Amino acid sequence: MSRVISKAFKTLKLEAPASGVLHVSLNRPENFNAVNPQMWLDLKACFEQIKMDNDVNAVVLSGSGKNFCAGLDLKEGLPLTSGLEQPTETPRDIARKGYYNHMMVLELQKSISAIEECSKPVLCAIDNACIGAGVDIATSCDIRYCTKDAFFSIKEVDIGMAADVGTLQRLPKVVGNISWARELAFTARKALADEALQFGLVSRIFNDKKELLDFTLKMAADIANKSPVAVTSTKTVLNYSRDHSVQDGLNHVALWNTLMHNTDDVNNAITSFLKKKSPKFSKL
Ligand SMILES: CC/C=C\C=C\CC(=O)SCCNC(=O)CCNC(=O)[C@H](O)C(C)(C)COP(=O)(O)OP(=O)(O)OC[C@H]1O[C@@H](n2cnc3c(N)ncnc32)[C@H](O)[C@@H]1OP(=O)(O)O
Repeated sequence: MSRVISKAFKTLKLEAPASGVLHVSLNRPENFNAVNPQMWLDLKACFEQIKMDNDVNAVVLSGSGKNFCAGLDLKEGLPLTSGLEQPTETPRDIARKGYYNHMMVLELQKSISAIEECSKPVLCAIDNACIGAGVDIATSCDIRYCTKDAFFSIKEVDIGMAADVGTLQRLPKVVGNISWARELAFTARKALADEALQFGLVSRIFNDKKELLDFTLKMAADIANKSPVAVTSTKTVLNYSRDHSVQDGLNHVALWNTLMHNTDDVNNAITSFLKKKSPKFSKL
């Protein structure tokens, strides 16, 4: 399938539907793609590998089956496996227990942040339920589309906790409407597709999952045909600028492009334009 992503993931399905495009599906449809301990690990490993994989220029992220994601797997719970478990010697005081809980949350945050930091655009295709950790995942993506039956719920307050792996940090910046973001976070109420579009959580709505995936894959293929230097630079610059002042962002892009202007892709694109041909770019 690709140079870097060679191993199969237990909870993710990977397909390469077009050149430069990787389609990643959350793949626990029988559990509504609830995020279990294995999926936390798989998401981090998968998106860290995509970052280093020059066969992949754009990613589509969707859910297998009839839902995008029902949030944290409430049956399997939090990842107490694979190195994230606490030492078992007794007695453990509150500080010692707290230390490992803190480390675990930081590790889970990395699973979601790996999507944002993957440097290739990630287009999220959401159908039906997008709950809790599903919203964490969706808001870490670059672009969000959904079906008309989609709904979004920041469900964490209903299970007695503040969302802690990205939604509260990213959603207000994604939608720009702080009041709406806070309303959803405090109430856990469902926002339906039309409302998500109205407030900018998604940028398009489709009638059904086939239309949703067809369009999202087409957009990903269009992006994958562009200069990978230009596209990955654009994501890097957008992410940096979101979290810094305009002047800091301008300084960052000036420095970044001091290096990235030295790509063959600029000459290639201009020469192709003058010859009235479509440019073909080499891998990153
Ligand atoms: C450090 C912490 C890091 C991250 C924390 C994240 C927190 C969260 O994600 S909070 C959100 C947790 N998720 C939920 O609260 C969603 C709960 N589920 C539902 O609300 C509904 O099931 C539904 C997804 C809206 C679907 O409703 P419906 O179509 O009516 O189906 P059900 O009969 O309710 O469910 C069918 C079947 O699926 C099981 N299931 C649903 N969601 C989960 C889940 N999140 N985890 C585990 N299992 C889930 C449900 O129990 C049913 O199973 P049965 O065995 O058939 O009873």
